[in-house]
Amino acid sequence: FVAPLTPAQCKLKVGFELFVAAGPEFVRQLTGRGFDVFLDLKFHDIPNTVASACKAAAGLGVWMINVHASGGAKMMTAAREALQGVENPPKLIAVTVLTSMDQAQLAGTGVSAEPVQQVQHLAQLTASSGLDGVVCSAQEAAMLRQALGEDFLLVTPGIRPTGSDQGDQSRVMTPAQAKAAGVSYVVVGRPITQAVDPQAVIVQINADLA
Ligand SMILES: O=c1ccn([C@@H]2O[C@H](COP(=O)(O)O)[C@@H](O)[C@H]2O)c(=O)[nH]1
Repeated sequence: FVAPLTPAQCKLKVGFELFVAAGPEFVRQLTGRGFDVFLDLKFHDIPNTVASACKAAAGLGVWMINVHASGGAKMMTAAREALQGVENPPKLIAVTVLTSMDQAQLAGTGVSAEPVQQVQHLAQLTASSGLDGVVCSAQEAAMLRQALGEDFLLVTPGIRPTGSDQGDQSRVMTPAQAKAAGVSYVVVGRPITQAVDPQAVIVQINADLA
């Protein structure tokens, strides 16, 4: 899948399905080919464990790593501090509310706030913990851009080019809508990986974004 791609076309995200199957050596191969790799392992544990995991992830030479903001300020601060002194540290961001979740699913976890309110709350907590940005849906991007400024990274899954299957995602936008809303990066999985011609989809998305 990766062979025909170039680092100029896209960054690559390695989630835990691939990481569990292929391991850190595969990540090293991708960085060795010059790709910026987002290691999307969404750490969520006690502060000491998450800090150690972040430091180990940084050792793979990846571009970006993430934790869950719902792990709390102490956990996020420990993660940030673990990267101090690391040469070329990865960007450290936090997942707010998974883009697959709607109001009903969020309520099912015991959170009575609307997704947009909970995203805002967790993004503020992430910013005050000194992280570089958040994972959110593009639907929340304009609100967060205004509240947290131009430098705060907004990384947005739940991106669906017009006509593509929504699948299990709830809070979705097209690439062009996401860009207009002020996102930093779009994350696109199945619309590319399950396409008959993945390269063509990447080219089209890049054209839409340009
Ligand atoms: O809130 C989140 C956080 C992470 N993801 C991840 O992004 C991709 C999206 O894949 P699609 O196939 O485009 O739906 C996937 O790896 C998720 O684990 C997310 O979707 N939402």
